Amino acid sequence: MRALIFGSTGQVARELRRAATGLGIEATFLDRAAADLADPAACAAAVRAASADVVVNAAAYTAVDRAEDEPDLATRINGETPGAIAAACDAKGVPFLHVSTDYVFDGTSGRAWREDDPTGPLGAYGHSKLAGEQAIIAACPDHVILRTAWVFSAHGANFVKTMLKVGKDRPEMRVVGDQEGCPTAAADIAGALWTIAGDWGRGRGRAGIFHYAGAPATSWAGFASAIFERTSWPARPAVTEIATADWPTKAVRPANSVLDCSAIEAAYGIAQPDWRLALDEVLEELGEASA
Ligand SMILES: NC(=O)C1=CN([C@@H]2O[C@H](COP(=O)(O)OP(=O)(O)OC[C@H]3O[C@@H](n4cnc5c(N)ncnc54)[C@H](OP(=O)(O)O)[C@@H]3O)[C@@H](O)[C@H]2O)C=CC1
Ligand SMILES: Cc1cn([C@H]2C[C@H](O)[C@@H](COP(=O)(O)OP(=O)(O)O[C@H]3O[C@@H](C)C(=O)[C@@H](O)[C@H]3O)O2)c(=O)[nH]c1=O
Ligand SMILES: [Mg+2]
Repeated sequence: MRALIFGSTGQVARELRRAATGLGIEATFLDRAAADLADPAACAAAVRAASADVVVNAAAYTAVDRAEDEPDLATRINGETPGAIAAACDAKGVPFLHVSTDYVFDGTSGRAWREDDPTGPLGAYGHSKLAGEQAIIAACPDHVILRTAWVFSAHGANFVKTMLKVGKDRPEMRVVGDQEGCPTAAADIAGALWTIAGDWGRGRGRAGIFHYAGAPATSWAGFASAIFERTSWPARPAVTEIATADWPTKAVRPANSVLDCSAIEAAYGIAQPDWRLALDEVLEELGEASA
């Protein structure tokens, strides 16, 4: 199978690359220099120029707070360009796999979010990602939109790496305990994407939005505690749960962004991964794991 991937340096793109070789996938990764997502026409042209059996978009504007200051750029990258890529895929008859976010929801549900629940993003990043979903659905029927959440890996910027960096010499970490969600390893997302791509290659693709995120659900404070308790540090910081109001941020984040992941299991046989197992591996890779 030949795959064209938008993204090269990001968390998910790196894990897609790491897994591709073992699966016998011939994958071409486009970094920012090869395809700038701020340029929809250039990205569509990259699809037209390629010979691929599947196109995957693993790049995005992911700076949640900064997006509040540059919503137009975020919307071009996350909203407009995915639609242009999808239209180019449709013209070639190639399926398009895209990654979206739990931040398309407003966080007010009393249960885990299902794919067809009403969206209601609270910030510019979530708005831009929702625009991307809508543009893809309009342009290319052969699409899969994988909504995931709270992504971590040994590379790039993520909550795990922030906690390790900031928590190293502190006796106490204050972390919000009233935002609930699903940490997800980039490696698990890559595995799910390659499984989905393989099914499309065998004519067994199922189009639609699918939720895919780690279990069990937790809060950012719970996630932080799990990170620190796995380190080999002689002195680990105590995690103090605080309220969202006590950690002011530019963008508002959903209080409940827990994703119901049963549809992807029914359609593709992809089970929800346990993020704690992946966290062990990431800490091992970072040289921070306890023996
Ligand atoms: N990170 C998270 O917690 C979550 C992410 N997602 C979604 O998952 C997907 C993958 O995210 P993740 O792997 O974490 O991404 P990262 O934040 O790790 O990396 C973002 C990637 O996008 C690239 N990028 C940003 N702007 C452009 C541009 N204008 N042109 C080309 N490339 C660009 C970056 O390239 P460069 O290195 O050049 O800046 C980088 O490779 C995204 O769709 C994201 O919205 C969903 C839920 C949670
Ligand atoms: C560093 C830190 C953050 N926090 C809070 C702030 C915020 O509410 C929460 C998480 O902060 P972060 O900025 O790391 O996470 P954030 O950038 O909001 O992460 C999001 O990124 C985008 C791309 C997504 O799609 C989402 O799924 C989600 O992963 O933790 C603390 O309470 N204490 C701390 O020391
Ligand atoms: Mg962030």
